[in-house]
Amino acid sequence: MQMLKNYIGGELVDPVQGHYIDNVEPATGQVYSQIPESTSEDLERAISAAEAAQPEWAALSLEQRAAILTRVADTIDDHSNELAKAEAIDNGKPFMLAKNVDIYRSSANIRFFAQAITQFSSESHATGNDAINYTLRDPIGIVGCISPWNLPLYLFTWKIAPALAAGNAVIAKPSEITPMTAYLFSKICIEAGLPKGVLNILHGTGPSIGNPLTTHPKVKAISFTGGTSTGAHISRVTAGMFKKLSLELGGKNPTLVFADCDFEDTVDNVVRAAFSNQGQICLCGSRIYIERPIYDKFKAAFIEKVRELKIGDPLDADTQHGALVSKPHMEKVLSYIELAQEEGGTVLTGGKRVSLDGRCQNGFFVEPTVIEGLDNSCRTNQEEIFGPVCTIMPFDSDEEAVTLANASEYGLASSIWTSDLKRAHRVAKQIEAGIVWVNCWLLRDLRTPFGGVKSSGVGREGGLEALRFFTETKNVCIKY
Ligand SMILES: NC(=O)C1=CN([C@@H]2O[C@H](COP(=O)(O)OP(=O)(O)OC[C@H]3O[C@@H](n4cnc5c(N)ncnc54)[C@H](O)[C@@H]3O)[C@@H](O)[C@H]2O)C=CC1
Ligand SMILES: O=C(O)/C=C/C=C(\O)C(=O)O
Repeated sequence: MQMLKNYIGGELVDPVQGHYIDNVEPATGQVYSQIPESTSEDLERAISAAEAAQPEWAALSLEQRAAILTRVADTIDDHSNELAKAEAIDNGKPFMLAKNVDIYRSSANIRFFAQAITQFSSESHATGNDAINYTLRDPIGIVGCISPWNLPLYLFTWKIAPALAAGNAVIAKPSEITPMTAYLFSKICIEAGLPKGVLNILHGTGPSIGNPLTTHPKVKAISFTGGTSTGAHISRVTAGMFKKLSLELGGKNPTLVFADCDFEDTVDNVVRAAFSNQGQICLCGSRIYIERPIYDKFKAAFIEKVRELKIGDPLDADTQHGALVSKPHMEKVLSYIELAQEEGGTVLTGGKRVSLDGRCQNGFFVEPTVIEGLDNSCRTNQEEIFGPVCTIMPFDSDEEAVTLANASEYGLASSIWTSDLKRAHRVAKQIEAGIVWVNCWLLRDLRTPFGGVKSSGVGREGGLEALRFFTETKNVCIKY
């Protein structure tokens, strides 16, 4: 059985207490590796390594730091097949999705911030004839990055890349449910020559290592992506410690389909928005509102496309819909499908666990599921399911569409499908969300601000927002 290791001070090491937890392959339900259950003792070692490494890392020129990070990105590319296969096994996502989206984006994240730091500039303010102010943006020191299981290496690198580029030392904790590519990434950092101690990776659960990491007094900023309740917990336990927090949390994202949309293109993309990665992306459009004149036509075309999604072994090249990440998560998703029916919903397609032949017969597969007939305020429409389940509902006016979309505690992303440009602008402005896509979904430009409002989080990632988050600002005022 493969035993994963922590990455501390540039070395792959066992956890101090020697405890490990099982790592399961979702497509088979079998334990296939074990990961360290790290504790505060491992954290103290990582803190010492980070403290020793950070000043020298911060003192490198921007070009030197950028060159090292670019080498790390290139090394990811050199190992892209191995990483994609590892991600498919560890997470249950289709290999092709892992390769073309997750791993591609992981090296892009690092390459992007390697370049961005060389373009990062600060401001100056002339204060009349009295003074000149200029702003310094220095590294914070040691920062913590905590990432979830749905886009494992993609979101892990999305956090550590700006943190490292800005000159910090990082202690990172990947999800214990999908630790494998972070482990492989530690080997990549060694191969690429990342200076020792600049990045430290500790494996384990929220209670064993997440909590100690977030509350450690020497960790001055935390960038977290995950569930809203975990984000709330982190806010509570760090209250009064004056840490910087960036929290990217859950979503229950509305998709607004207007009668004048480009029909075929919209159907294809609304399917993609609902079911990519088995619906396990915080940006997935799980509440689909369709303007009444095209409701029946759209419903029929949508269901037909959903039924065409090929469910299969994540390692098969033609699989479009893989396994859910874990048994508890699958059970949660299935319980929501039951709840939806109790709430009066009709399952139009899907709704069941799937048992595949061969090695995947015990895997955690759930059919892509479409439900109609529910009230907007019911739990199915209000709570984050984070799986291959969406609801469809009709609307009669722009105003009603906006009201339905905004009637949610979440406010992460949304998409609008229309050929009326004025309506697109008007509705985009009224939607309560950090991200609005018009006639597209998950079209990403890494320079744009990324994050949510309401219970979807605080702070923004991406581009300059991320570099600002991972730096401390100082204003210097010089009197003439
Ligand atoms: N990006 C998103 O919006 C995500 C949302 N979720 C939602 O959250 C639900 C629960 O999924 P989980 O895997 O349990 O997410 P989670 O929020 O527990 O996990 C995310 C990360 O936080 C860590 N963590 C957990 N407890 C912590 C603590 N007390 N202190 C510090 N770190 C801690 C985890 O180990 C993991 O690395 C999902 O069903 C889904 O609804 C889950 C993953 C990603
Ligand atoms: O940065 C992106 O492109 C996507 C981010 C997705 C998440 O944060 C998520 O699903 O949790």
